[in-house]
This record gives sequence, structure tokens and C-alpha cells, in this order.
Amino acid sequence: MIDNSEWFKSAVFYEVLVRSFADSDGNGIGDLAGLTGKLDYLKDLGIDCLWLPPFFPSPLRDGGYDVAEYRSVQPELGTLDDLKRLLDEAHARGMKVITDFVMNHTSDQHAWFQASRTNPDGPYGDFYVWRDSPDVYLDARVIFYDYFNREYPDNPPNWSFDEVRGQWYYHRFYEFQPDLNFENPAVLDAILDAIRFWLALGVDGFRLDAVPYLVEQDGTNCENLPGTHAILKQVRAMVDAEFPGKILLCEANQWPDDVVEYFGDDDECQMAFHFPVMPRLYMGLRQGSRQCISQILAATPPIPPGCQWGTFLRNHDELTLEMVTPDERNWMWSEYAPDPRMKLNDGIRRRLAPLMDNDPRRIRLIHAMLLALPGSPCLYYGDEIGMGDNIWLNDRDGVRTPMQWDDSPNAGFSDADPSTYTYPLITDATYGPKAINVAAQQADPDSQLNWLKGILAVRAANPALTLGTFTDLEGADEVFTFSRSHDGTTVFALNNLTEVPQTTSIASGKDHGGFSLLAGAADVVPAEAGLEVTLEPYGFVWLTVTA
Ligand SMILES: OC[C@H]1O[C@H](O[C@H]2O[C@H](CO)[C@@H](O)[C@H](O)[C@H]2O)[C@H](O)[C@@H](O)[C@@H]1O
Ligand SMILES: [Ca+2]
Repeated sequence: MIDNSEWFKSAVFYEVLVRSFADSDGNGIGDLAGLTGKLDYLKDLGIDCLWLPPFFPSPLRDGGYDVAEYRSVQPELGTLDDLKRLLDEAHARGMKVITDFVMNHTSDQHAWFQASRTNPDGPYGDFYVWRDSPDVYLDARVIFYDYFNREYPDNPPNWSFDEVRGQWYYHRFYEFQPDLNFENPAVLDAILDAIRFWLALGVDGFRLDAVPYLVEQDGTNCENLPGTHAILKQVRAMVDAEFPGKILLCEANQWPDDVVEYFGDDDECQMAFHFPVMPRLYMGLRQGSRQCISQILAATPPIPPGCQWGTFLRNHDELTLEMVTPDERNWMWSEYAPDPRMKLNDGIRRRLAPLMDNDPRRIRLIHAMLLALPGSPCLYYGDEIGMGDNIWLNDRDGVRTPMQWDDSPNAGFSDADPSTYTYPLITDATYGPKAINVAAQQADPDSQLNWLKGILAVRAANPALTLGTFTDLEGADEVFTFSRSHDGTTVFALNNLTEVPQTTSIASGKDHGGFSLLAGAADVVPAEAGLEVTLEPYGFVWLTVTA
């Protein structure tokens, strides 16, 4: 029986952009009340926890990750009371809600930065990383390099000059996102107070944005530094002391050995996204070989017992290829980004269904792997119905378009004229609301939505798939076969990564009395000391073997 304080270990997360999900008041902008009105849909799907990207006041030059005020809500998304209502309604349904917290940087419009640039000797003068000369931290890579190469080809990496203060300031992301100076203890105090504010309101935890970059040190790449871990330990200590049970989910786009450091001894974050496994699910599927997936899982160290991985297929950013080798990155681009507009920095700005060529077999197979592997999966809004993308929009906007609820001209997203929406509706014949929408899929027992709902229910009913130990059975390259075991029950997951049928056997033991087929398309027959399984092209199956 899972301890309730460890709910996150078996939860299904769902990332939902408030602005793009459901508009309750007809102004063309999705809002908190609109999201509240869709909680029953999410509960019915099998979602346990919502993750809300930043909804704080912001100039919105980076989708809200440029926070201008830490303690309120963008007025067009609602009020603090609307947020409280969302939390109450979610909690009443047994669901949790975590929000993003951006602690590496603020917007340049934040009052702290404005005070810092105008009053260097004032209380905020040392809140940011100011220098007379931009000649330190030069080994820190530029993350948004497409933008900087285009806009500021002559600037030193990650530095911009502020005319008002007459000094340079450091920024790991856009130049309008100055990095906070965690060498100044007052900065952490201010951040802790902002964190307290949301936890006291009832938020269940945070996805901590871009944490590898909190602290800088000259002569290093300024990632994963001891000072950064020391800051996170102080955040966790405060949360445990004042708000026990609330969770921290770390966004550290790093290699496994570096990410596990963010769990600490279960004294930093309880969860961390597993970035390296994500692109390898796409890679293995395209290569028809499990090798790259098996290798990264074998290279993933164990994590503390109180912790859990977060896994995902897509999110609001580009499909990041930072955690693959340069050769693998080029190969992924050649396979999955045939149009140069699909590339962005070290990634691919496309949604899941188009990446799978809208092939239901592959869409289901990659989900089946995600849902059976260790970790709590995080789904991205719209992927449950196979929404498309728009590569003609700027930056990552093309994967942030309005949710498609029905086949009406406004997709059921809003009563406002679609030309007023922040991001335009998808309109093409394959992925537009006429072809892809919630209402039609709810009515179709074979739809992607109903399939996903079914497999999520199977996963939830089988603790081996959420809490179980993981064993890679290292069979044929073409079939990724692994088992999960918990409390005397073993579930075998077999995944055919190829477009031809595959027959494989699993040594499930001689004396089993039977098996139950949990999901998928396969023929299963008893064989010597085990089972022989024939999988259809891109077929998969979950089997429990009973003695
Ligand atoms: O707040 C700045 C950015 O922080 C997150 O970025 C992460 O995504 C980047 C790709 O877009 C990735 O390269 C980087 O390693 C991550 O920290 C956030 O998810 C972004 O939306 C945001 O722009
Ligand atoms: Ca609205």
C-alpha cells in the first residue's frame, strides 16, 4: 500500500497551458475557470496531477517563463480566487496541482530588476549578476543559440549591457531574463517567500524550472555546481519543515549521473524529469532497435527510495536533443525534422502525432513504452487526441495552439473570433478540429483518447507498473522486452519496434498457471518454460504471469 505522502510515485501528470486549454469568458484567452470546467474530463481520462506552466504576470516574451511578479495571476487568466477554486475542485476530485516555479531568472520587467538597474546601492542592487566587463563565465553554453546567433551575433555569450546601470548583466536564457544572483542570501530569502505564498494557498508542489543554472563559477560550464545543490537543499528543507508532503519536480536537462544529484539523499527534489530517455524512445522506434533505450537505462543510477523519475514524450518546449551525442542529434534531425523550420536550437519543434506520421500503431506503441517504464509519466495537453502542430509560428508557439474540444470553427475552445486567439487554431485537414477533437473521440470506442484512457486504467490497477522494480530482459534488438515486479507480481512488457511481425519468447517460469493480457495486439501461447509471443507490426503487450 503506497503511503499517501508518496502519491507522486504512481501518479499520471498532465501539463496544461491555461491560456490554450479552455476560455470561460469568451475573450479568446484560456483561463483558470475554463480549466476548472474541464477537470471532470481530465479525471475521467485518468490524470492524477496537473502541471501548470507559469501563469504569473509577465510580458510573455517566453511563454510566461519571464516572470514579472511572483505572487499573482496574469489578469487575463483569472484571479487568485479562481486559482483557489481550481485547487479546491481538483482536490475534491482527488487530483493534485503543481505549478512551475522559475527561480533561475526573472523578467527584466520584474520590480527587482528595475530597482537593481536604477539603484545599485539599494536593497535589490545585488539581486542580479552584474559585472563591469563580461569576461567571466565564458564557458557557459548559450542555450537559445538560434536566437542569439541571429539577433546578437557579436555579444559575449550570455551577457547584455544595461544602459541605465552602465554594467553588464548575465542571463542564461533570453536577454530579457536576467539571472538572479544566488550568491546574495537575500535572493534565496525572497524566493522562499514566494514559494511559501503558493504552498500556503494550496498548490501541491512545483516543477522547478531550469535549476542546473542557479549558480555560476568561472572556469566551469556553470551547470550542476555544488552551490546550486546547496540552494536546492535549503528549498527542500523549508518545504519539508513548513509544508510537509508538497513535492519538488526538477527540470534538469542533464545526463543521468548529473540528474540523480538533484534527488540528493532525498533532500533536494523528490522527482526529476528523465531527459535522456525521452529522445531515445523516438530513436529506438525509428531504428527498429531497443539498444539505445537499453543503454541509457543501464547508465541510469538508482535513486533514493523516496524519489521518482518523471518521464514524458513531449512538452511545451522543442523535443530537446541536448542529451544525445552530436551524431545522434544530426540523425534525429534528419529523421524527424525534414523541414528546416522544424529545427530549433538543439531540438525539434513538433508535436507527438506528426512525429509519429500520425500512425496510430506508433503513437500507441510509444505511449505503451512510456507507461510501462519506471517513472511517473507526464502527458502534454492535446497529445491524448493526437493534435498537430504549426511550424510556421514563432519559436515554440507551434506546439502551444488551442485545445480542440469539438469540430466547430472555434474548436470549442472559446466563443471569441478565432483570429483573436494568442496562438491560432490548427486548421489543416489532417490535424484541424474537424479531424481531431475530443467530442468525436469520446464517441468512438477505438479512438486514441479512449485507447489512452483504457491503458491508463490498466496501469493504475497494476502497482507493478508504477512501483515495480525494472529488469531489461535484453532479448532481440527488435523487441524491447522488460519486466516490472512488485509484491510478488510481475508484468512483462513486450514492444515490437519494427514494421514487421516479431515472435519472441519470455522465460516467465515453467510452472505458471496462466497469464492475462492487459493491453495490446499479440498472440501469446505457452512454450517451454515460458511464453511465446507474436507481436504485430509496432505491436506491444503487457502480460502478468500467475503461478
Ligand atoms: O525559463 C527559460 C526556459 O526554461 C525552460 O527551458 C528548458 O527548455 C529548454 C528548451 O526550450 C532547454 O533547452 C533547457 O535546458 C531547459 O531548461 C523552460 O521549459 C522553457 O520553456 C523556458 O524557455
Ligand atoms: Ca478567457
